[in-house]
Amino acid sequence: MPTSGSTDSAAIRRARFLFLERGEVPPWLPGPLVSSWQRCAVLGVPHERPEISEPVMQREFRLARERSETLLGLAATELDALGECMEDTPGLVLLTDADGMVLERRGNLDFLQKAEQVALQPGVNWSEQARGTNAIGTALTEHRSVLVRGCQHFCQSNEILTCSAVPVLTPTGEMAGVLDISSDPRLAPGYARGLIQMAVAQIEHRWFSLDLRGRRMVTLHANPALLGTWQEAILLFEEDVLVAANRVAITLLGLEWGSLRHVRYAHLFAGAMPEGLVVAVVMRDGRKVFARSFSQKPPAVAVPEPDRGRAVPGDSARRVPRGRSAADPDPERRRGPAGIYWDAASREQLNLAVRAVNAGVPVMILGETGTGKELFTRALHAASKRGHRNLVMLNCAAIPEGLIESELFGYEDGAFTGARQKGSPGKIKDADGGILFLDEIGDMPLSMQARLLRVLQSKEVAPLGGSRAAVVDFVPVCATHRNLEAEVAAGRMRQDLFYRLHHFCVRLTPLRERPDFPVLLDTLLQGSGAGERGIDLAPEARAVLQAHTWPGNLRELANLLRTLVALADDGTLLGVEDLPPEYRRPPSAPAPAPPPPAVGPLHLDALTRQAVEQAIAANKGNMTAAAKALGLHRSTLYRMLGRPKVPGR
Ligand SMILES: Nc1ncnc2c1ncn2[C@@H]1O[C@H](COP(=O)(O)OP(=O)(O)OP(=O)(O)O)[C@@H](O)[C@H]1O
Repeated sequence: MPTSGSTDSAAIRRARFLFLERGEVPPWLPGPLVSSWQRCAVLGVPHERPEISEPVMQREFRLARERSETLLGLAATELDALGECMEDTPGLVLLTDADGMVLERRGNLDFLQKAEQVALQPGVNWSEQARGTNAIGTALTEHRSVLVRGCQHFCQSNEILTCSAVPVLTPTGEMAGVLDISSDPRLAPGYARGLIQMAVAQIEHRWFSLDLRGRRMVTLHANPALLGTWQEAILLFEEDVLVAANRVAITLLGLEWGSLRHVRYAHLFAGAMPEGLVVAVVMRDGRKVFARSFSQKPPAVAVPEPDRGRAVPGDSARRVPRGRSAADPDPERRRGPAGIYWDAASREQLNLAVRAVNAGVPVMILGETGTGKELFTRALHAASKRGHRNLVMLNCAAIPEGLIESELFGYEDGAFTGARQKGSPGKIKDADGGILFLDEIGDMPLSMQARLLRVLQSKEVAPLGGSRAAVVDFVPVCATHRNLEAEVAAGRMRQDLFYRLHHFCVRLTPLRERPDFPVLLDTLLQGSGAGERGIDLAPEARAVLQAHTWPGNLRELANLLRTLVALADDGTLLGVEDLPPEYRRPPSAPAPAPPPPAVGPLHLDALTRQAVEQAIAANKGNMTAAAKALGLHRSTLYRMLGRPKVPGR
């Protein structure tokens, strides 16, 4: 991995560029971080100049702390102890909530100032979405401990840090927050990792003693001397049903978090549940472990000195159950990530949609064809808490009516003629734990709508030809270019389904109405590799493109730029004459003149002037706004019009 120095910085910059432009993975980027970089590219996280992150307002910060009151209380001892360890080391220990907002920090004062240069400070959100690949954000997204060294950060400015983060889980396996050590990249990161893993195990261990009313706690370890320490496995039972556990127990017993409330004591152990004493319990696989059990707060145990040389048992890195990674079912679609751009309004919509999905609320995305509904859904999935589970896509308009049912609901062996011999679980089941994207929902046949509604209501799905329904947990994200209210009025869409899916609505703006056309154009141009080959668009060509009405929206624009760049020689400045004929004149312009045999300067001038006049009209005569919309400087605009510059407008 490159270390420091100018040669290295240049090599790192080049490697970033190759990743963003061509999808080439830098050799020093470890496998587990590749999908995080890809997510950031899909989210359009700026990698060179990250947006300035101001801490949230006092009130919001206070509310966030109140929501994480239990975590803050339980982690205080570890924060103090780790903070003391870090006092003479260039590093900080940080605690965040489950959204990635930094709640507490301790450590070295000099390093604190350095960290503030990149907004690593209380009140700032360090989710992947906000700050790109970083140990806190990636640990939250992937539900595992993460180490990110220097240049492995997605955002260049964060290269001054090496960070190690471990998620803190509640007794029922939910994400409570993240404990992180961030330090100077020149320090060996191994020590930090060990320290926080141990600290998190202690915090999680303490969480179990908070409230034992109506429950029985059973703790286990193969070595009786380690019972009562943070290394023991903990299980909580209500009657004999397992309702909570720590990661050590989950790993030791080969369980999943989803097993909670479905597993009984007798499924796990031979014999009756122990009553308060240290007893030998024989497990099902014949191994012997020692157990204690309590029905009230466990007594303060003389804690034997922990075996510091050993790794924390049950490290979540491999063990927190995860669905098939949604990281990359179709890597080709994720190429050319540099060309993705979300303006402030879309980012705001994205943030709100992430909150909706995280709360299990369906999202409806409306927009004309090619406005980025699918791309938005991919970004939403990547940024949501469901990002480490599947994103399953079904285009309701693209498959024959007769197949939608089996595609969605699955079928059992031999359910119908032509069925694959082994049956299929169906898209809904595949989306369990994740997101089901129903594209073109307005084209779903009525008969299917009734079944889908039943699944949404019951949260259960039964395959064709099968009698047993299975419980499913997915959030539907739907998209359509149709006016769904009109579809309901016309009887083509069920009203009850409409209301079921129409909770949180995102509207993607068509290209012709986007005020940020020049920025978008530049981003897509860079995404098509123009910058690296020294290719650019002349201002006149930009103005003409801006004036086009773009029925195909972003897809049409992206495809056009890709083609132009692919056909151009390196170093070309593309002018209006290089555009295909249908783009050389704004289609909405009145009385189209027949194209001249060769595009000469006169024609070009006329086109440019037309585009300029349209922009001025669209901005009600405001020259500053018109110049901005055209991507020109105001004085260039006046020069084009042959008028002197008027201050102010
Ligand atoms: N935010 C964006 N940044 C960059 N390019 C984009 C963006 N949104 C869309 N595009 C371009 O437009 C293409 C089409 O996007 P997408 O498939 O998401 O649109 P859609 O609205 O789902 O289309 P359809 O309605 O036809 O299914 C993308 O492949 C990409 O080239």
